[in-house]
Amino acid sequence: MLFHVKMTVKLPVDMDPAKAAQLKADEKELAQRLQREGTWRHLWRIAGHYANYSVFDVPSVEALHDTLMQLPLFPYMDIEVDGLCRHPSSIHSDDR
Ligand SMILES: O=C(O)C[C@H]1C=CC(=O)O1
Repeated sequence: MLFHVKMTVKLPVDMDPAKAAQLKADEKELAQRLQREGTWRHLWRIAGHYANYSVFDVPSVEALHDTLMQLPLFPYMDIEVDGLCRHPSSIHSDDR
């Protein structure tokens, strides 16, 4: 199942810079592992914002929820999710 996810990061302005740097490093490591595994299909920065548009490929809504909750930055993100299904005019027959 494919999901379009918008993540907006809102770190507290008074967060210890070392803690923020560690959270971002941990997030990057997991994000890159999930991309290599095919779970996190797309990751795009939204220009001008500390936010991203992503596409996740997971077996269920529960799996998406579990994946998002394990992200180190999860407590500091607003997350919006839209389920995706195949468009009848799409030429990409492998998208599902
Ligand atoms: O920077 C972000 O958009 C938040 C998050 C998503 C991947 C990552 O490394 O950090």
